[in-house]
Amino acid sequence: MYPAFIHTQTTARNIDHAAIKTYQIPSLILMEHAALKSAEIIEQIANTNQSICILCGPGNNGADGLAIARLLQPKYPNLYVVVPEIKKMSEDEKIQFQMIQNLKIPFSQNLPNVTYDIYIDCLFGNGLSRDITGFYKTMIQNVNTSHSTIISIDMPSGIDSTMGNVLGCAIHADYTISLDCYKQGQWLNEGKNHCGKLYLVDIGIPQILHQKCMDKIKILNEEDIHLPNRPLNAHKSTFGKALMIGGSQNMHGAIHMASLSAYKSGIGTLTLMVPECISNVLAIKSDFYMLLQCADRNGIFSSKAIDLLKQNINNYSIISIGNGMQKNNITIALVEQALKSDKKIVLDADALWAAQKNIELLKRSETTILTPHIKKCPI
Ligand SMILES: NC(=O)C1=CN([C@@H]2O[C@H](COP(=O)(O)OP(=O)(O)OC[C@H]3O[C@@H](n4cnc5c(N)ncnc54)[C@H](O)[C@@H]3O)[C@@H](O)[C@H]2O)[C@@H](O)CC1
Ligand SMILES: [K+]
Repeated sequence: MYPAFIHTQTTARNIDHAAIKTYQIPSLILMEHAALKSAEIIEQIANTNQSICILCGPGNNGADGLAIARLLQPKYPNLYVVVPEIKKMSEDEKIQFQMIQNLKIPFSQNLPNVTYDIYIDCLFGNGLSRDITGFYKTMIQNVNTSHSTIISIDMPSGIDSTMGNVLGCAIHADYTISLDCYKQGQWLNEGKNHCGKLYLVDIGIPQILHQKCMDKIKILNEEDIHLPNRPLNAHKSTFGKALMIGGSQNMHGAIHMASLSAYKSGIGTLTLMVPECISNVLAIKSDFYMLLQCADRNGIFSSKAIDLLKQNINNYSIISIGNGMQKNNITIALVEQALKSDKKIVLDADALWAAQKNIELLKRSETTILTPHIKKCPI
């Protein structure tokens, strides 16, 4: 399977440049791969009797659009190209534009009055650098209100490819075909809402360029997950002992749901350390975990939790902490204790808040997994 990396705007651009400069793969070859792969996907989405309008901006995203038009033309008789800025084109786009003219593919600088069944959005890709205004803004607004199918190439135009913010206005795509790698902005903030169904295509950039990047994020696929074999003569202690610390009055759901993940992943034994005030409700909810109850105070762990953890911690091989705990001094003390231990640790929810009180403790030799969502741990 093609390895799926997520990069920021700068890293994705540097990778493109390195492919061209260091590996001497001509930009037009990468573009042809991009266009061929994109055309293949478009052909799965669009019937040949549907009308297609391809919107081409002033950079290489626009050049992709022109190459796609050239490849689709033989199959789609009702194909039209819009190139708003004929005098301001990247070098590659000029070459692609010449071919469009040679093939007599119809084009204009303005959006035609008729509505097309499909719009291919190649206005801006990874090179968007400021708010969209003027005629590009009007064009995007018209296409968004057309009720037609919109397919964006690389990025929905108007979405910042690093943070996913809308710059001025943005295409609301039904499909986005990401070239070479995913862009971080497809996954964050408004970006996620604007991409529609996301595809990733290989355009022939050497994989080593992704692997060498320091700031890469990789989406795991089945080949990356190495689950150990479960021998037939195994018993519950073969598969690790987990302790999950969390919960508070009216907040028993989070730790219960987290326990389902541990159970599904195949943990040998599972114990939930919770304040007494929620232990009855948890005991009724599940048969697959044991409970280590701790005296509570005002609905949260009392200070006795610190000694309780000290006495019990060595019975476990992995500890998760944080679900539904709330932000208080006991949470900070328990997180510190867990991080100072030699156990594998998963920090979630309020434990992430507690961990940043003493960030040095995160420098540990054992595995530490942080599971933030964007509001708990903004980038
Ligand atoms: N060799 C390469 O580098 C490849 C690039 N590819 C395509 O090229 C794209 C990146 O190309 P570019 O770097 O030329 O970037 P874009 O094509 O995304 O746009 C850059 C151009 O848009 C202008 N611009 C930026 N923001 C604007 C705004 N708000 N309003 C008006 N004009 C604005 C810039 O001045 C520049 O002229 C990728 O997204 C991808 O589609 C692919 O063809 C694959 C190969
Ligand atoms: K685009």
